[in-house]
Amino acid sequence: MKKILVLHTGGTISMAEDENGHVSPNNINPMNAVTLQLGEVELVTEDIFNLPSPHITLTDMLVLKNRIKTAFVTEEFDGAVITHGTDTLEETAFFLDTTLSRGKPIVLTGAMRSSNELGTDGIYNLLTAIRVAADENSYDRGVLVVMNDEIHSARYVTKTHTTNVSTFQTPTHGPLGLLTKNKIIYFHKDSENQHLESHTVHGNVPIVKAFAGMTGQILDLLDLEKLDGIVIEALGAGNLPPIASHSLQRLLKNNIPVVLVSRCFNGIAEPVYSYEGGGSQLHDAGVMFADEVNSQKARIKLIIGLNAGLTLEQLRDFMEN
Ligand SMILES: NC(=O)C[C@H](N)C(=O)O
Repeated sequence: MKKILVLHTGGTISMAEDENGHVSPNNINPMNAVTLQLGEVELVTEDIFNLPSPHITLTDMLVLKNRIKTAFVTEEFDGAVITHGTDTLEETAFFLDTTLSRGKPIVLTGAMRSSNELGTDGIYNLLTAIRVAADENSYDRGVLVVMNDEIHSARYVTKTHTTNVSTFQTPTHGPLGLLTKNKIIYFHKDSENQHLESHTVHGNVPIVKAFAGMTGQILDLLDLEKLDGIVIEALGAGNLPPIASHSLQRLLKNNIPVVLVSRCFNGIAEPVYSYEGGGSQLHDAGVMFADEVNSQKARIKLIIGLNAGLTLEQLRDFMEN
């Protein structure tokens, strides 16, 4: 018998639609009224938050991390399922994947259609997430995201569609596995994400997206006194328009960590081009190329690294590997 902790945090999975088609949170979580056919699984359920996921902060993620740690270390749970709004689900999943070491399964899920909508996907996703969390093969795979019969790794998964139930996809790598009616099948195992314990989540780290004709205007407006780091969603393999790249110098000279990812949906950012503003020039100037994560995850990783007190050199190693 597996003992699984279910933590409800809110999101569409716990919301309902009114007669005008507007969707909002309920006072009582409809997920708690559902009877699931689970077989050999003991469930313990907690409504830890009831938040739309755009309201979730890094402090909330820290609360979740600490709750799971206690559940695994002192309460003998065998796995955890977190229901979460889909808008920021990948950020919470990545935070947990980076701050908790691998072992017992931690599975996040959500829904694209609220609890009383036609074709609601919440109950089904919850049931499949519990199946995955209770599965022997789900150990040591890092934090998982289960939606629409697919299993994705927290490290690479991203929300790709505003409304479709198959919104969670893993560009470049593909899903880790899938569920059929009776089976859970894993295709491959991801290499382990770097881990760092996090007790605080302070820091002002904005994300700036590059575009054709970008100047240094937005970068020049940043108040260095209030800035702990920055993530740039650069063009292609990791390049910037020349004027924007000049404005990065002010940040680099002041030892502000500048982390670069690509704005491309697929592929890996690398320092390749040596023209003005090209990736290899940026890298030589001190810009860190985040390894295989999107901008919202790179931001979380940088905040975790900063709060762990890493030096600039250690941060570079942490962000680039
Ligand atoms: N499908 C969802 O859960 C979206 C919702 N806005 C949320 O993230 O809370």
